[in-house]
Amino acid sequence: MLRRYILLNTNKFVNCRHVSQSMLQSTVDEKSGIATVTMNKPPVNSLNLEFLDEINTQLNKLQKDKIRGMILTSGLQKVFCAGLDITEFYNPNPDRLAKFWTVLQDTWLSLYMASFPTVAVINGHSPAGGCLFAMSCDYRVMVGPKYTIGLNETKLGIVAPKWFQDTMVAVIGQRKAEVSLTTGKMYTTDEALQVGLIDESLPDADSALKKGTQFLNNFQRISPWAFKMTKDISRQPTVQWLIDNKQKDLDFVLKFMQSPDVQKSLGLYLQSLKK
Ligand SMILES: CCCCC/C=C\C/C=C\CC/C=C/CC(=O)SCCNC(=O)CCNC(=O)[C@H](O)C(C)(C)COP(=O)(O)OP(=O)(O)OC[C@H]1O[C@@H](n2cnc3c(N)ncnc32)[C@H](O)[C@@H]1OP(=O)(O)O
Repeated sequence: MLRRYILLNTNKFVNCRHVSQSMLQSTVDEKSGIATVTMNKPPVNSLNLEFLDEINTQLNKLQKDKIRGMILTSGLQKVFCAGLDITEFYNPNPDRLAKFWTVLQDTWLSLYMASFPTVAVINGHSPAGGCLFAMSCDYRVMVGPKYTIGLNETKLGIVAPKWFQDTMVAVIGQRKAEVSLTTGKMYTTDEALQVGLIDESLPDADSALKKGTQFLNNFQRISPWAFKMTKDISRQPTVQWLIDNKQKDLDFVLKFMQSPDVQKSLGLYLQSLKK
């Protein structure tokens, strides 16, 4: 059941409905219909099976609730999202890995094709799957200058799946994405702005949230139907491959992730992170 709360959010009191509270906090401003979804899974918002499932469930719920827009952000100090939880890949249980990857596919489809406008307020580092989530929103506002964002998979000795790559191509174009992906480039906020990976850079989280809200306010006079149809037409070429190849993509990941060479690279990378 929905309850009314006064919520302290970025030093401001706002009237909102409190929708859920766990690893994910979701609040909806009653006046604007804008939801703020805050990832809060310390230490780094890594995306494991349970967290992804919660995010996907929440996205579907917001869609049913017919919200007018969503800000996706982080409740952690310096990390937006560290990407997929690498421990899901290391010495994996094949059944769990299959569930994990399927939920990831579904969550990406829900976010990328959300019927409402979405903004990522990137208030911390955003590597790999974190960058994928940010790129899947309709607009990106990043807090600068000290955080980084990018698809760094090659640096882990793994390969960004086709749909990760296609999402980047859709944002920054083929040539820049190719260089970015092959080098596993992590961009500083300024570099990300220059290459078009983010839309705006702000010095602090409060002003970034304000900018995000301003962007969403653009849609107050636009019919939700016209917005959704336009977004569908624009994004359909990027999602179609995964829609047509979900099983093939999953089979590939199961095989790829269980190969000794990939396991060795992942083990070394995990060790380096622990250090
Ligand atoms: C031929 C055709 C091929 C087609 C290919 C098809 C399929 C390929 C198959 C699969 C592709 C798989 C794609 C994966 C995408 C990903 O998202 S992989 C994840 C990549 N993420 C990273 O590399 C981020 C690593 N983390 C960091 O850089 C930093 O942690 C940070 C985010 C910058 C934060 O730094 P900070 O100093 O604040 O924190 P710590 O580094 O001290 O970390 C704290 C704690 O958290 C653990 N940790 C960090 N990141 C992760 C993670 N992603 N997963 C799990 N755990 C993580 C870290 O180890 C620390 O742990 P502790 O020491 O035990 O406290």
